[in-house]
Amino acid sequence: MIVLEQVTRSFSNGRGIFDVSLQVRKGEVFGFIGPNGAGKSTTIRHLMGFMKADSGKATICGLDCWNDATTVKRSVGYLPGEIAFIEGMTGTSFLMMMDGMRAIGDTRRKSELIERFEFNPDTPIRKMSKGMKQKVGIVAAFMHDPQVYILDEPTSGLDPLMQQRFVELVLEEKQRGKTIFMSSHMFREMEKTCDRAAMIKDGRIVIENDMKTFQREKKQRFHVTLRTEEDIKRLLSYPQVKKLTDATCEVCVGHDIKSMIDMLHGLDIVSFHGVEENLEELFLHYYKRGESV
Ligand SMILES: Nc1ncnc2c1ncn2[C@@H]1O[C@H](COP(=O)(O)OP(=O)(O)OP(=O)(O)O)[C@@H](O)[C@H]1O
Repeated sequence: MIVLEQVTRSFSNGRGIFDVSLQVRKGEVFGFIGPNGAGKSTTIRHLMGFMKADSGKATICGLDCWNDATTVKRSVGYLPGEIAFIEGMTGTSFLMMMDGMRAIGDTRRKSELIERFEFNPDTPIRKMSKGMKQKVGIVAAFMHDPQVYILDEPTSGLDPLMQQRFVELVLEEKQRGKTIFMSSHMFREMEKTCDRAAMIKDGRIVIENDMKTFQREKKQRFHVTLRTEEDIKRLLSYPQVKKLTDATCEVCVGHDIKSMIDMLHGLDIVSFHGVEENLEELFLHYYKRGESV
């Protein structure tokens, strides 16, 4: 459905995106992760036909994102990272303008979405909070019931309840066979929604995998509280162990549980519990290392 083939675009300052290739299949939710300035929005601008690649090709449903940009823009549900609203508009007038551009008569879905995200669309946009503007953007992206969504930081500015509503909406759309590509810094929502994810760093894809593989890569960590200082010292002599408080250490052993049991042998343990690494921590290793795979 969404294909990027070796897309390269370098800016005069040497930044940009280089050799970016990925494919999102029909019915899949694909997460696009990366630190600030990594190239997420630049990649998305190529998909939406706002930018022409120096080399390589981007297509959506077989349409060339640059040559067929008008059709792509009309048919894709697009949420930009920063929405450019026209001065003096209300949410209602903005959404009506979007309806008009797409020649949509049936406005039931729009009303349902406004209800779901609980905001008053008659408010002038200049008086809206960041979160309210984001809700207007989400309604605009979803209201024409497109087959493909391209979402740049969709939950930015939303409170936790609205983030949850957004996750539910994405899962419903996935259930309906829609294809979704979204960039995000919110690892929790990615974990809940995405089938696969790629990470971009310095303009290059450094890793791409299905979510299950990422889940399996998560390291096991354990918090161990010990009774004596001597035992703490003994445990801290292992490189996999770091001190959390005077009496508690964290043991990080990957999946090698046996080595941890060996380390703990003979120690006077007060408490012991497992802490699962979250996706954010997993990706932080890649943020730091940026290893190619
Ligand atoms: N038009 C431009 N001219 C020059 N440099 C640009 C231009 N657009 C983007 N860049 C640079 O390209 C790099 C990638 O930017 P991009 O906006 O794609 O990053 P991002 O991953 O979306 O970051 P963020 O998470 O901060 O939004 C950055 O270093 C940015 O400064």
